[in-house]
Amino acid sequence: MAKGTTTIDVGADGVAIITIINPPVNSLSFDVLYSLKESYDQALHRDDVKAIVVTGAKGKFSGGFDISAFGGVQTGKVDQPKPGYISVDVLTDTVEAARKPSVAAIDGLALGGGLEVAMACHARLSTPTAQLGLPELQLGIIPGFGGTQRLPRLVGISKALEMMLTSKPVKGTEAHDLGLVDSLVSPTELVTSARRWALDMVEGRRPWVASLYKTDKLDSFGEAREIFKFGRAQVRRQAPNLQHPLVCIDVVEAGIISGPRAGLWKEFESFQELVRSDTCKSLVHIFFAQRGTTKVPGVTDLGLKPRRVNKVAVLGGGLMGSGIATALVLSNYPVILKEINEKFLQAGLDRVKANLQSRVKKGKMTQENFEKTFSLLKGALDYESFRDVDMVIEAVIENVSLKQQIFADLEKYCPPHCILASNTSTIDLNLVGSKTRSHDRIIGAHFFSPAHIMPLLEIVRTNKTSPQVIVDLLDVGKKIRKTPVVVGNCTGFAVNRMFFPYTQAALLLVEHGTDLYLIDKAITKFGMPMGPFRLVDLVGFGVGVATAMQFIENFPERTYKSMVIPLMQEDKRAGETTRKGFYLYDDKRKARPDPEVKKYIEKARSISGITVDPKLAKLSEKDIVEMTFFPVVNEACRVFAEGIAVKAADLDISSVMGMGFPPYRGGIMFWADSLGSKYIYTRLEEWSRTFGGFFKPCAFLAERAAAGAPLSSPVEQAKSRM
Ligand SMILES: C[C@H](O)CC(=O)SCCNC(=O)CCNC(=O)[C@H](O)C(C)(C)COP(=O)(O)OP(=O)(O)OC[C@H]1O[C@@H](n2cnc3c(N)ncnc32)[C@H](O)[C@@H]1OP(=O)(O)O
Repeated sequence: MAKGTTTIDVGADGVAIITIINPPVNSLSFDVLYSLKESYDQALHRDDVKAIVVTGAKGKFSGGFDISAFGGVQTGKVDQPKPGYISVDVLTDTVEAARKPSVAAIDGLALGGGLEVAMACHARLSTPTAQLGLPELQLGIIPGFGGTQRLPRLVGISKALEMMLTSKPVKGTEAHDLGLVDSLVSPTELVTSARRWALDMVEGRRPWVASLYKTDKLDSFGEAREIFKFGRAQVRRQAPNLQHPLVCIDVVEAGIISGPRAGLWKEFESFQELVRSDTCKSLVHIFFAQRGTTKVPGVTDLGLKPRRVNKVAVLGGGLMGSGIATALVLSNYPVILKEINEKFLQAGLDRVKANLQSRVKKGKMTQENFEKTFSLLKGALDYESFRDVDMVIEAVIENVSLKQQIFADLEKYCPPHCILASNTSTIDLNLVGSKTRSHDRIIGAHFFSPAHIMPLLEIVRTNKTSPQVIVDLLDVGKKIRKTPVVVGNCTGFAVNRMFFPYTQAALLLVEHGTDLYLIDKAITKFGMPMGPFRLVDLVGFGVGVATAMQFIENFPERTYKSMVIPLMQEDKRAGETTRKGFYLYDDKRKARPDPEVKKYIEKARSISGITVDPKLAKLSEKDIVEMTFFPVVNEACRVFAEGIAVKAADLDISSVMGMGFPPYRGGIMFWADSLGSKYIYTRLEEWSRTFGGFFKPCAFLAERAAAGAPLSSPVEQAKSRM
């Protein structure tokens, strides 16, 4: 069956309307592209057609090339058209070179290949709110249908590079200012205006522009060279592990130097190479994995509709509570923030205010919008105003009896439909709700700090949480622009369980002789935003130790007990807040290594009776990465095998969004599979013989390695903990 099509409808005015139809976003599958060519051939041959308007069905121009076809292209399972067919034969030599003018009528979105089709037209009309962009780089590729050549000629090299390198779309209004769009029109007027515009072109009343040959927006060679130099330097600094942004600049440059047709061919060749790269495979995996987190078997396939959440209460105005309240008001939820006394309440309200004001300072929010948003927040010291809330998120300190009391109170004051959520990161939710009879509406809403910025939301369900409540929270998660991952109830859930061995491995290496700053360097070179020691400093030793206690209690057989941090704490080192941790910090929070740290490491070694292992003192960067991350893979396997995560891809998203694992490596499980279960198992087994249980591969990993099977293939009959 064809995947999408185009239709052609010729009006009495002689304008052919070609409509792209491929729900949900009118992506350009090969079927759509072949159909587009057929519709064009028809329009160009018919005598009753004077001009053409291209548009997309149901208010969306096109979301670009069909990303689900990448897999087929990569494996060679899909027959690709002949080289350059789409960008040269169809878009350049058929659409742009036609003797009949084309106008793109853009509503909703024109992204990637969608915008490239529009740019091959002779004019573009857009609604003010449509999103236009070339976000291909976020998928590890470059635009492949002429975008690298036409966009610089329409908006200038600098802006074009910015749009491509950041993958950020612009709104119709900005596109108009940039010259990417010729006129702004309301959605209801769009096609009528585009018809008129096309006929005006036929009559010579409007210019008829082939973007590929436009030169008025191009800078001089000298200026262009400077822009490319600056762009390359920026890319090398910001994304040193990535090749495709540099390829993008090379391809744009080739078009400027050798002409746009040569540029089109270079674009084609580079695209073909990049689409088969590991980076592209990983990023496409992340694209679908991110969208897959909201598809939870046995929950989202029951036909349940999310209930409306009109009002939310947040308990606790500390760092987490105020961040959560900020995220909610930013998405227009009226919020009650409850605290135990005036002083704490005021501090909580002030924190939300400061979070919002920082957006105003950064130009992300107008003063007027700030006033409106902040007015959605009300403070409370008791539960009286909780009588009509639809959801409560508790974010008080991690104290079991306190939480039990709070949930018992909530049950008394909140309406019976109200969702009772806890932001706990460690405590068993069954315990939290043990003094209530409302187990079906108790759920975890685990945010990451700062909650209004970090994109991940762990939704924790117990075996009693009702699917309806999960569906409701998934919907709120979407509305507050979080990526929700539904996980089962256990100590540390998915993210913290994976995080724990990460820092533990680093401490083990250091105590056995590896240089700590070398570890941080190797890990950041691998692509993490910071190394484990810099991270522990940032989080603070207090939090680190408290989390460690939870793990020691729950998973003693695989906890590495290091004395380094407790010894440092004795000397009032607590991380960045005390300006002294594993690094020293200046006024601007810049970190520099501290030679004194050696003394704590040596003392820890002598207490634990550890001698320096000469091999570990000279570890390669590759070994550092593997010894730090294979224990993380091991824990991720346990989380998966226990049914805490439903899909391996959910752990990929959790690692990318919760831990900062580089998305271009596809997430923890995807990366592990790229190395092979057998290899990981063998290495862990070898290390566990020398360094003990911390490295011991779990049964799931052993089974997969023995079978030569990928870690991410579904778990049969998982012992579900949900
Ligand atoms: C040769 C060319 O240069 C190469 C290209 O064009 S590469 C493609 C470039 N285009 C893109 O990168 C755009 C990717 N898409 C997006 O950013 C967003 O999906 C969007 C802004 C279009 C819509 O966002 P939103 O409304 O939040 O919906 P979202 O959940 O993301 O997508 C809706 C559905 O459309 C699918 N989808 C979106 N864009 C798609 C695409 N280009 N191809 C295939 N499927 C796509 C999603 O997978 C999702 O499917 P699901 O419902 O089964 O999970």
